[in-house]
Amino acid sequence: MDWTAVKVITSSEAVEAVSYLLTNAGAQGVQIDDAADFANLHAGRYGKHGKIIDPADIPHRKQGAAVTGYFPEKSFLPELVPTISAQVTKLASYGLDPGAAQVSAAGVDDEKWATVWQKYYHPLRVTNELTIVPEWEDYTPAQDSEKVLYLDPGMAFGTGTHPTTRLMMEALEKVIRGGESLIDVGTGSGVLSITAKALGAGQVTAYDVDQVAVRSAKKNLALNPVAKDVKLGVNSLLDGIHTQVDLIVANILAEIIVPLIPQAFENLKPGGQFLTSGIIDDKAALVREKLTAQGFIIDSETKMKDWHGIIAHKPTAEEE
Ligand SMILES: C[S@@+](CC[C@H](N)C(=O)[O-])C[C@H]1O[C@@H](n2cnc3c(N)ncnc32)[C@H](O)[C@@H]1O
Repeated sequence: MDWTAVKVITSSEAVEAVSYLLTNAGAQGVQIDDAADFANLHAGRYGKHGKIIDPADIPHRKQGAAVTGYFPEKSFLPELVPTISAQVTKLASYGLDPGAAQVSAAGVDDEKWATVWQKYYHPLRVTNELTIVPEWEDYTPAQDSEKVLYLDPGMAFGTGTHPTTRLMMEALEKVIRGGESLIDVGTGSGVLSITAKALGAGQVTAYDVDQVAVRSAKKNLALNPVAKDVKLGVNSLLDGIHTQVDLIVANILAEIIVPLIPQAFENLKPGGQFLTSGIIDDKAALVREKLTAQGFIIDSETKMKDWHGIIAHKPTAEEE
């Protein structure tokens, strides 16, 4: 999996708040490098196990703090950096010194990282009914009603841990009654297509613009017998697709959802529902506005951490 480190240069007093902001945005781990921690260390004492090293010999920050959040995906970075930057600057209005408030992102270029995350990826009960289990784990469902999805996300987005994925899994659980036709746009690891099939959807078609994601989805579909008839292809949004389905699900950046809205409207049956996420706080109003302008009726909106999930439907003949 491609990890990204988002580093915030801030003040010592804002370390806790910045860690919270990063975690809220979806960071799976946070590293703190704070000059104040070194100020509390003293050299020259002898303990039972020998001399304590002189803190001056340890490379460390001389002032302020750096807080780094580790994100297991790149898909949302174009929105994360400006959002986190604005949130850190805003700490001043809560009486906290944001310090330099510089935010930067860089890929984690360490081979060990490619697999080390697997150690921390364990079965995850996403909803009462749905549990994601890493392919390499043995797992016994706690209840008969529990549906188990096996995943090896590989290089694709979609371990089920990100709030946007969870919002869409919950939305699918809410709308699927059985037998619905569905298109999954931006399938990533295939997690939402597998979820839909496990919940009883009928024909499911999954697309992603990224070849690597499509390969990863193919592998995951094969791990889940219930999803063996999902059709999979490389495609950008719904370009060139002209069909009529009951449900369309898409967890992508808000900027990418906007051009998808008219395509989703065209490809849904009257009364069909569009389930969408990947919408960070600042972009929720824009997506709602575009949906309504297109003619969609918004059924519900849910929020997890900084992220929104929306369910909207195309009007039926009676509603038009
Ligand atoms: C945030 S991930 C979502 C993965 C998975 N559906 C989930 O919910 O966890 C977004 C996915 O959309 C894909 N994507 C981005 N732009 C796209 C486009 N124009 N058409 C289709 N897929 C796209 C990315 O490659 C990525 O796999």
